[in-house]
Amino acid sequence: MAITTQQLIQWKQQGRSIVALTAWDYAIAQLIDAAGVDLILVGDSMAVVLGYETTLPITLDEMIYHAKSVRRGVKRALVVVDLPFLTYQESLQQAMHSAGRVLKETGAQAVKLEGGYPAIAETIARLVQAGIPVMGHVGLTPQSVHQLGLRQQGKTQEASERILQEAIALEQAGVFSLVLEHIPADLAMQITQKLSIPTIGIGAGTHCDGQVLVTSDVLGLTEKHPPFAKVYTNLRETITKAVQDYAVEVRDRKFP
Ligand SMILES: Nc1nc(=O)c2c([nH]1)NC[C@@H]1CN(c3ccc(C(=O)N[C@@H](CCC(=O)O)C(=O)O)cc3)CN21
Ligand SMILES: CC(C)C(=O)C(=O)O
Ligand SMILES: [Mg+2]
Repeated sequence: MAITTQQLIQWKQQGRSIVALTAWDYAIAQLIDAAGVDLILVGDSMAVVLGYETTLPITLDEMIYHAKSVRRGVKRALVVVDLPFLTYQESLQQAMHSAGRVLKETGAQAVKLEGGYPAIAETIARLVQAGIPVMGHVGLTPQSVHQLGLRQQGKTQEASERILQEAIALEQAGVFSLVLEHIPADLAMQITQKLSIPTIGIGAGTHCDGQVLVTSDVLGLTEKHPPFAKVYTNLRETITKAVQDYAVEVRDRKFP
């Protein structure tokens, strides 16, 4: 049975933790869905597997192309797609057009937008009213890397209060879930207790209603040491070894 946004909200009430990972193509999506992940995010962090330094260059067309391939691999998980940088901030019309394209063209069930400031909360409220399920994202918002850097957010009393207020505004705008990225664990706990919708943490401690990680980090595919992930397996080593073995056998005429 396919997972719904309502189900994730119920799981929070039941204290069942939500398991989320990112995906960027059919093969990865098919594997992680079959392995039992609850929510699959087609994250703009796929920039890393495409060789970019930041998430900023990713386009809406690229997100849609990858999301279509992810969607074909998923039977059970809820599929959420990041709206990339400057495909929703310009105006409500732009956000509606971008989110509408994602839902119509990819078959994904929801979109995610970064930020909790008043204009974004207003945009999200209108998307939700139009029937588009929206996930929020506060704390470190990597699309603002040139303003924020990649540092932990919410470290002062004032910053922490602002993030809490953003989270409340997003819940009121109608998000079905909220990503908390790179904020202190006690702030994440406070937000999680305050909201009725599930919080999904990344670098935000253990008190969230679920966790999300970048799949290439978890699998040990990312070149740089990943910021928040536990590296559960080292696919870089596995792939290097397999390719070297293959090369030796071809050169020694042992294969085929
Ligand atoms: N592969 C991957 N994994 C991620 O988790 C991820 C991405 N890519 N791309 C988008 C953002 C960027 N992320 C990052 C990347 C680095 C730090 C980091 O190293 N932070 C340091 C400070 C670095 C600095 O100030 O320059 C820290 O100690 O907080 C944090 C989040 C998280 N997201
Ligand atoms: C890390 C998650 C929350 C994300 O936004 C992404 O992968 O792009
Ligand atoms: Mg993202």
